[in-house]
Amino acid sequence: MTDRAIETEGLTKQYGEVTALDSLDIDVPTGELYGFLGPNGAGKSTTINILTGQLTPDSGTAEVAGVDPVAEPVRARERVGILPENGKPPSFLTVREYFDFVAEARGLDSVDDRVDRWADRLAFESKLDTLCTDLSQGERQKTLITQAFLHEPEVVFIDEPLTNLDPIIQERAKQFFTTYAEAGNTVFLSTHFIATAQEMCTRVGIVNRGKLLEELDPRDLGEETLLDRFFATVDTDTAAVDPADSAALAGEE
Ligand SMILES: Nc1ncnc2c1ncn2[C@@H]1O[C@H](COP(=O)(O)OP(=O)(O)OP(=O)(O)O)[C@@H](O)[C@H]1O
Repeated sequence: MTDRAIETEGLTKQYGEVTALDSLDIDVPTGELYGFLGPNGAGKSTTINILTGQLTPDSGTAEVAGVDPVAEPVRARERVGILPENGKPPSFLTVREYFDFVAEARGLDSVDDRVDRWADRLAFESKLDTLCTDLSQGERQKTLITQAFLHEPEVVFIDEPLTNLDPIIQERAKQFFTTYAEAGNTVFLSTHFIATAQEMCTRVGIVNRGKLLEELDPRDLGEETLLDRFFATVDTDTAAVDPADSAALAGEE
C-alpha cells in the first residue's frame, strides 16, 4: 500500500465550451475520509468518473491505489469501490442475486457472510430475496452502498451516500465510513451536506469551476463552521474570477 491513495496533476476536461476540470491537483493520503465539496457543476462527478476509469481527461495525470485510471481503466475499476449518485441496481435481480453477480465480477468466492453483516448493519435482512425493482429508495441505497464495499476496496468513492437513508441508518453508515478509513482504507466522499462532512471528514477539499480552491482539516476550524468557510471560499472565487458575470448579475451592461 502506498502513502498516497489518490493523486492528480493538471487534470483538465472540457465538454465543448464548458471547462469541467481546469488543471485540477488533488492529493489524498491513504487512510483519509476525504470530503470533496463544491457547488453544482464544480466538477466533482467529472473528477470521480476520471478517477474510477469511466471517463478520459483531455490532459493531466491521475493515480488511484497505485493504478493510472487513464492508462488502465479496467484495473482501476477493479481496485476501487464506487457508489454512484442516483445509481440503480438491476431491476431483474433480487438483492442477493445482485450481490452474487457483483462478487463474481469482483472475483470473490462466497460473500454470504459479508452480505449478512451488511444486511444486519443497514437493516435490510428481510429484503435480500426481493427483486431490486421492488425496493424502496432507501433500500436501493442500502443495496448500492453494500456493493461498493463488498470486495473491501482500499479506496472507495461515495457520492451522496446518505441520500434516502433514515436517521438511524445514516448514523450507522457514518460510523462505518469512519471505522473503514481508520482501518487504513481511503474514503472519498462527494457531498453537498457540509455539516456531515464537518462531522466525519479528516480532510476536505473545496472545488469550484474545476479547480481546488482550498484544503483543510475540519477539526482545525475552531469556532468557524465548515459551512461558513465553504461560503467564503466559493463566494470569493465567484466574485474574483468572473467580473463579466458579476456585472451581469448586478444588472450592468
Ligand atoms: N456529458 C456532459 N456534457 C456536457 N457538459 C457536461 C457533461 N457532464 C458534465 N458537464 C458539465 O461539466 C461541469 C461539471 O459537471 P459535474 O457533473 O462534474 O459537476 P458536479 O460538481 O458533480 O455537480 P453537481 O453538484 O451538480 O452534481 C458542469 O458545468 C456540467 O454541466
